[in-house]
Amino acid sequence: MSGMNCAFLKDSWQLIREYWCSEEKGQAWGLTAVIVTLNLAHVYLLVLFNIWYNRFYNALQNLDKEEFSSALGEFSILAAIFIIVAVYELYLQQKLEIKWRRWLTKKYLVNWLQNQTYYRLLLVDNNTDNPDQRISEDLQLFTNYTLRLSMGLLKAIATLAAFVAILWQLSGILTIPFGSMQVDISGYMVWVAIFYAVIGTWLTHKIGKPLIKINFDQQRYEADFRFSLVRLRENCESIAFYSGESREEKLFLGRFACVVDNFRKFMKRQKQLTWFTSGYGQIAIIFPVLVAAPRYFAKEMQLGGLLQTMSAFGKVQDALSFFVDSYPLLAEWKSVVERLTGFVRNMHKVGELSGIGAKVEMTEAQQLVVSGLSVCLPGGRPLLSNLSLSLSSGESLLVAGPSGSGKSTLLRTLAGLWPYAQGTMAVPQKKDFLFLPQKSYLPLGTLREVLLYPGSKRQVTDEEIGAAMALCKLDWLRGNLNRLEDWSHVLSLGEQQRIAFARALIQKPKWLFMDEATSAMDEPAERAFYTLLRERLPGTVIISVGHRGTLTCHHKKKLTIDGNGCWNVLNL
Ligand SMILES: Nc1ncnc2c1ncn2[C@@H]1O[C@H](COP(=O)(O)OP(=O)(O)OP(=O)(O)O)[C@@H](O)[C@H]1O
Repeated sequence: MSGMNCAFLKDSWQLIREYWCSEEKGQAWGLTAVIVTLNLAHVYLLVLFNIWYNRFYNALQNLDKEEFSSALGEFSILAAIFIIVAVYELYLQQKLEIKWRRWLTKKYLVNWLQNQTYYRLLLVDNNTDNPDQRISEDLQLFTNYTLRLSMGLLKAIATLAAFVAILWQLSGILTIPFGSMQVDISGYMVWVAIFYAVIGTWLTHKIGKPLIKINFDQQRYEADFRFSLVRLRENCESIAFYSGESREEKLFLGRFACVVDNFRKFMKRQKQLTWFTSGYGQIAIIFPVLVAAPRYFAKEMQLGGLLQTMSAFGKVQDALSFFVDSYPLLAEWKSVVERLTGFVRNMHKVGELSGIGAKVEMTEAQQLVVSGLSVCLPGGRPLLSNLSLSLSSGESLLVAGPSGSGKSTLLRTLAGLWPYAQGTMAVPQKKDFLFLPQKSYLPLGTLREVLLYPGSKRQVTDEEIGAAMALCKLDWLRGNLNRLEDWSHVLSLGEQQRIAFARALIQKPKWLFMDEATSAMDEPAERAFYTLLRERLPGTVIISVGHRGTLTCHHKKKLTIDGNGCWNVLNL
């Protein structure tokens, strides 16, 4: 397989070993040891079954009733043990899989969420598309494929070793006349089995290889099709207003056509492969008999030996086929490992990015002091140069400037989200901040959870929530605090902005950042809300971003930026 180089193997080993070196290593090693033992026991039982074949069919051939019943008794014991081993082999492997996946998922989730990595990942020019898919799907595939491949490999090696030895013993020495001489071949059936399996698997590989890419494409086309349908559901209202159904239908059908076209390729190739594998499977039934027949007819072997040979031949062939049968799985496993290592690498890269941001000091003082702050775009274009500013308790600042001048980016920088900045900032504790964007985030959950988002350490009573809702003219929703809903689809944009204001009144932040948070309200409502904020939260520092001239009278200072680095601060 191309690309299975040292660096890749090192990366995969790194991904695998973490769990076995973690705080759960006791359980991990314990389960692994039991699963390996069960796998080896499985192979050992196959060997015992193979020997049993000899005994049972010889008893049949010799019309030996006593031996026949004793062989039946042995079979019952072997079968019972085999069933127990097979059940626990699978059960414990799945148990290890889910424990490993749970550990990995938790670790990836923590890394993805900490230091706002999920947000910063968007800023890095990289190929981490769909981090959600990495965490939900790739980790599941990784744990599943790794266990299947490693246990399969172990079983294949053990089976091959055991049955090659049996087959060698059963083969005896075949003497072939060669002119006037005689050539003795030891273990000839082993050589024939290896030859047969290698030729068969090589041909399967030749015919089936294109299926790997076809399968891969199929998954991608299916995902693209599904994604376009999800986009419609998420944007159904806008599409309905635009009457964009025919454009959407064209897109859906276009994407679905790719699914169908690729599936046709899959069918065609699968058909060729089935021609071959069915023929190969049929020949495999009779081929070992033909190979063992010379010894049987020479009376060097009984019926039991013949059947034992057939079974051993099949096992050697199965074990050898494992390597090629696992080829598609190995190819998928490789791409899963590459996606996960890429994801981990980008998360590290984002961690390093935070080091190039402005120097941020967390202060106990209720003051925000910015000095010599320069903010630029990822490409280096400056948005703001050398800004110095200070704000203390009860003050308010309006940030104004043309669209695209960097107003929101300044808020991102003050919140420590934007890494492309230099200078120093002394900022109060993050827990005292509350951000109200234009379109507030309403999490899935009850209305109470939405209003208390992201969660308050202090106990908030329903009366307090109700009072804040009344002040924000949301009385009619008061009876819905326990209702579970996708509130972002139920409430209007103006109502969502009022929910955000109610959040501010309930959570009483010391620092309130508002990015066009009143854009969906009329001017009297905007005035009423700012007055309310000043009355209820007199000590809170308010920093607003907005275009409306009416906002000016609610602030004490105004920072105007032009988007090319220049700025000025006015006391109002
Ligand atoms: N992640 C990003 N990568 C690259 N450029 C970005 C990114 N986010 C924002 N920008 C660019 O930064 C500039 C400032 O954007 P910002 O959102 O801060 O403007 P704004 O002044 O708030 O605009 P508006 O008034 O329209 O909301 C814009 O040119 C925008 O395209």
